[in-house]
Amino acid sequence: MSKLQVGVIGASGYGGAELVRLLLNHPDVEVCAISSHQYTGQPISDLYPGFQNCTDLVFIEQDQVIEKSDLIFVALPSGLSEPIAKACIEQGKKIIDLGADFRLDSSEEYEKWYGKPFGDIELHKMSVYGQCELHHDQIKDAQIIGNPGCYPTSIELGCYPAIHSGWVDTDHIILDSKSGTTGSGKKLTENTHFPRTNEAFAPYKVGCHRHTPEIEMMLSEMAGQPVKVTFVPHLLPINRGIVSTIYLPLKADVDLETIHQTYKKTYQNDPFVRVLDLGKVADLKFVTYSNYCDISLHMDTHTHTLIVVSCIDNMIKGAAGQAIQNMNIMYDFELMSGLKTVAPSF
Ligand SMILES: NC(=O)C1=CN([C@@H]2O[C@H](COP(=O)(O)OP(=O)(O)OC[C@H]3O[C@@H](n4cnc5c(N)ncnc54)[C@H](OP(=O)(O)O)[C@@H]3O)[C@@H](O)[C@H]2O)C=CC1
Ligand SMILES: CC(=O)N[C@@H](CCC(=O)OP(=O)(O)O)C(=O)O
Repeated sequence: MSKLQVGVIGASGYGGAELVRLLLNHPDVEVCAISSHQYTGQPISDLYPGFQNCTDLVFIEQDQVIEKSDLIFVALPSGLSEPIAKACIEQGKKIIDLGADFRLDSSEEYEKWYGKPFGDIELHKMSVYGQCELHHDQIKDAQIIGNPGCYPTSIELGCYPAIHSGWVDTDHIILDSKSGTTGSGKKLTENTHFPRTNEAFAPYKVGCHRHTPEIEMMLSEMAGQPVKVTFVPHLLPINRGIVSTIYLPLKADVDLETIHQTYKKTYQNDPFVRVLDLGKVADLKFVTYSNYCDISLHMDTHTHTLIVVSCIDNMIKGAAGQAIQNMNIMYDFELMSGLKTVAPSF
């Protein structure tokens, strides 16, 4: 059987290069074309020498990537994907966008956080929020996927069983997340230079990060009513990974054992979500370089608050890996194809 021809637009960036790295090991696809903004004409192995002897792919123009591919992954800064999606749909191709352009349902919310409204409402009506574990059925038939953000992925998976069960006082949810520096992409910034981030640790965009509306959209869907959250991200002086510590005040008289059983049951058919045994604490170490999300559950009996720790690799489950998982669902490939890596233990 011929392999699915896939292209990556923005393959010179961290998310795009991570996609190429993982897709080269996927048994059902061939990476046929990649693009970059500044490196057109150069081999990807010039920019990232790890690709030497692994692929001869050369960056070409993004329009050519669309022409050559059946499925196009887009890994560009937010705000650039609508015209690409339009071209893909007109040419009968599917698209998975790693940026934020197709994540939100509401044009007003998108404008509030990203500075402009939706340009083509019809494209947004066609798109599906690609949270693989929670939107599996919609993803199967989608032509446009808005791949979730990295922080929202860890938070939504950590919250779903408790909120969906109706146990949580959804007026007082606190989300405390920490991310490695690859989360900010490869472009140099004042705050992500090595001497600035190394041996440092601080929150940023306190209470005003653009992932807030995405998280609220999904938590509202889970609760069946509008949910607002307090979300504070922090920058960790490491390359990869997100730890989200989630504080869910409980309104119901439910014990930790029951909550744990519900989490286990909810994710029993989702191999990438691992609900740890009670007493264990989720740790970045055991998810980095993998597509797993590890979740541990804890009860603060003093305040009757469920504390959920949810860990992912931001580049994989939070970006490229989830995008591939979306592709696997859309094309009925084996769910774990291309994503079977185990996290290194040391
Ligand atoms: N890093 C992460 O952990 C995550 C990232 N994402 C999202 O994925 C997308 C890509 O992020 P990431 O890979 O980190 O970003 P990078 O900054 O590492 O890469 C950005 C890519 O976009 C290209 N690009 C930049 N500006 C333009 C432009 N004006 N026109 C065309 N191409 C352009 C760059 O090309 P060139 O190199 O040639 O300049 C590069 O290929 C973003 O939307 C991001 O929000 C989502 C989840 C997690
Ligand atoms: C550590 C870090 O800087 N993380 C990024 C979020 C990661 C990301 O790429 O989010 P989007 O896909 O929504 O842009 C940030 O806070 O802007």
